[in-house]
Amino acid sequence: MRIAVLGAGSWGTTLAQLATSLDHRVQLWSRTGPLALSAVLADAQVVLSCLPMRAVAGVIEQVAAAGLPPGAILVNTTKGLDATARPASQLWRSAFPDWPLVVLSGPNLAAEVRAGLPAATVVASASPEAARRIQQCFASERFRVYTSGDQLGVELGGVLKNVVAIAAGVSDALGLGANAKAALITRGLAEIIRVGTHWGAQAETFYGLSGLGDLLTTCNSALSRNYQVGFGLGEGRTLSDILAQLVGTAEGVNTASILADYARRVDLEVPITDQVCALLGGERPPQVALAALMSRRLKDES
Ligand SMILES: NC(=O)c1ccc[n+]([C@@H]2O[C@H](COP(=O)([O-])OP(=O)(O)OC[C@H]3O[C@@H](n4cnc5c(N)ncnc54)[C@H](O)[C@@H]3O)[C@@H](O)[C@H]2O)c1
Ligand SMILES: O=P(O)(O)OC[C@H](O)CO
Repeated sequence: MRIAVLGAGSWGTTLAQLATSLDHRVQLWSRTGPLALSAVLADAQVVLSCLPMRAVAGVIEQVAAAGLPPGAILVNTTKGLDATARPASQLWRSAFPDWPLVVLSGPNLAAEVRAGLPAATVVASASPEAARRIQQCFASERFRVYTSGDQLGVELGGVLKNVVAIAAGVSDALGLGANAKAALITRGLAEIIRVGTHWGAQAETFYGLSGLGDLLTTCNSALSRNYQVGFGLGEGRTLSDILAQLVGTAEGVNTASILADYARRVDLEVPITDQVCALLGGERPPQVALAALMSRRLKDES
């Protein structure tokens, strides 16, 4: 396949390397690289977006101006929300309604995939044919690729887990223990399902690789940038200090405030997100956020 990869950060370079090792012809575009976007897109059969959320709208405009080859499969890997709480694939869908669109998401820390450690992911699309083609394109002995028809659910699993991963980093920095971490991840999953199903995703998708799988990876690995942000907050550092030293993008920082604002407007309960927001905003220390979660009204688990 001829693959154009947009975004030469951690994930873009990793997927480009994986695709090259599978004998695809790969061209990697970045805003500072030597290749023109129009040349990279010219005969691409697959356009893989590995951009941070803040770059997506601007690059879509550039792709529209450069021209997207008819029939090229768009593959989104961005795990974020824009200011209006839309996930990245919805921006691609609005700009290119006639092109097949696939979301690729799962427990995929770039550094582990790059090192050739075994991993699995999900490719989801309204077009089963497009999902199958991308499955064939990226599957290897070390990278197992499943398909799904729930594109929204697969994307939201990857987007929403970032906020819980920040909370998990805080929990570990405070030394709260394995019981607390299990409670956080499990109630985090309940919060993700509440939000995801509100937006129309299927609940069962969140128990799969792109939901629970990615939640477990991101909440348990110091390789995760979102976890690193939370760990720093738990150590009492300021967000600006943490972000100044962070290598790469922690999408959960923006996702938390966008989600909390949205949830307030539609009266959706997101207690973990609310506390993560307060911590990110420096409004309260971690122990106060913890006390706020523990002293919520007693309720049924469902
Ligand atoms: N790194 C991972 O392990 C991983 C795994 C799966 C998904 N993701 C998701 O992929 C996305 C990208 O993550 P990453 O880790 O590669 O980020 P990164 O910070 O390592 O790289 C982002 C890249 O985008 C470029 N960029 C930034 N602003 C831009 C703009 N306005 N126009 C064009 N390019 C711009 C940067 O120069 C950089 O090359 C995120 O949404 C992330 O959640 C990351
Ligand atoms: O480093 P993070 O926190 O962006 O996590 C990377 C991936 O999303 C893990 O699947």
